[in-house]
Amino acid sequence: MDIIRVEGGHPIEGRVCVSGAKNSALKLMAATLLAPGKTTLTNVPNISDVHVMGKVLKGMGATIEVVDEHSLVIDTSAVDQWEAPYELVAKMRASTAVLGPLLGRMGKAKIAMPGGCNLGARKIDMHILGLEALGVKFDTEHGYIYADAGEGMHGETVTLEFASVGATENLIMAAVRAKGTTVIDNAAREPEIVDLANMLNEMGAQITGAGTPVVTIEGVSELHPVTHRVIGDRIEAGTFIVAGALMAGDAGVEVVGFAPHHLGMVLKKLELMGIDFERIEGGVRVYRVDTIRPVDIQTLPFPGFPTDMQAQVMVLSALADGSSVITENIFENRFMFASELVRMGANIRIESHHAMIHGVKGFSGAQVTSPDLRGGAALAVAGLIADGTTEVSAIHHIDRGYEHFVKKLVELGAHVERVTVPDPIDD
Ligand SMILES: CC(=O)N[C@H]1[C@@H](OP(=O)(O)OP(=O)(O)OC[C@H]2O[C@@H](n3ccc(=O)[nH]c3=O)[C@H](O)[C@@H]2O)O[C@H](CO)[C@@H](O)[C@@H]1O
Ligand SMILES: C=C(OP(=O)(O)O)C(=O)O
Repeated sequence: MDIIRVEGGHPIEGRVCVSGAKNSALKLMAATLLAPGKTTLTNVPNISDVHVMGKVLKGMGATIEVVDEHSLVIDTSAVDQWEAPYELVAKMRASTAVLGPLLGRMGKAKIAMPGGCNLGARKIDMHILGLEALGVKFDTEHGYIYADAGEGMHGETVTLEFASVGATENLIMAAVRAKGTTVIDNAAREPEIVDLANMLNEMGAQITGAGTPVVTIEGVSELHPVTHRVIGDRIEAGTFIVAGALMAGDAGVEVVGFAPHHLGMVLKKLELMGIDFERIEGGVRVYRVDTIRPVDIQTLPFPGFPTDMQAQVMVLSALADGSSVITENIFENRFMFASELVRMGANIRIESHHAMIHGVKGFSGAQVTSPDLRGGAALAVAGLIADGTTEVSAIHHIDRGYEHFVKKLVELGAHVERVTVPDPIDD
């Protein structure tokens, strides 16, 4: 098995360019189903989740040409299947993003029910309720959801109970091919939704209001393929900014390739914590912090503090000069990371969806396990400042969403390596 080994205490310096956003690229790949022909996506991150989405699309009859490491030509001309099988949905929940596009393209879909994951139950009832309002009939049998749009979908006003990112995306991707006008009220406002709407509009869709709580979609009869660049990954950027705040040398660390306004609330909270950074072309330069001020944080839909940055910022809170509370409002089980950080010396008590964090003077390197994608990356970042060596296992979680994570850290001067070690349970 592969682990990431981090030798703590070495300053990092220089510039890191983040990759395209996982949470955008996966949805854009699904959306290519709506435009028969060859869509080119650039700035696609080379991560395992993108490979899984590629397999989902190929299973439907698409072909994918890898032009270079970050550019894919996805040809959906010959798509004639409408199933997302269990093996792939179980590997990657974002596979459910093909539901809306399949309904738009084929009028039907068969999707393995995603079930829960290590973050929580992650239901898709809001996706289903919204699509039912557009006229889609649903059935579930043998662990699969069958969706049928019959003679076609019709526009409707859909009010989401919660500003769900996935439900907003599936509804937009179905509604672009519905007859008439769909209005999504209480829509998610994440930058990835805007990226998706931008690409669909380039394809000929008529979507207005993306990035606001009310998105209006006028259905169109066809969409055409385009070339589109995926936005930079704000969460990868945030992860490296935290690393810089902990370990930057005198010249700071430049994190570029993303739009700082996509990380507005994170930067605001970091500022309150005493982290010093400045805007530079295409990103920020962050400096090492001497004393971290304790600041309470709660995760919320955009423009609130993103759940995907909760673990990384908890690393800072755990070293703050005082106590703070982090409240997780999106996923009921996203604190597993905290118990691993405790193994490195952090003082964190979890009560329901609150983490009570009492700052400690430092971490001590330890063997820890990635509980999930962001938690795994955060443990490696904690290892940068820890005393001694930290070994992070279960790094397949990190591979899902961070391209060349170790290489990027090494290029900044960190003492980090990816090594293959014998699996301790094998003789
Ligand atoms: C609002 C929010 O922060 N969404 C995050 C969520 O998106 P993702 O699209 O995965 O999740 P949603 O935004 O849909 O879900 C947010 C919450 O609503 C619940 N829910 C959702 C849909 C539904 O039909 N029924 C239901 O109960 C989920 O279980 C979860 O507790 O995870 C992604 C990966 O970490 C993040 O990039 C997104 O920023
Ligand atoms: C948990 C994440 O992704 P996913 O929704 O694919 O599980 C994430 O991006 O942090």
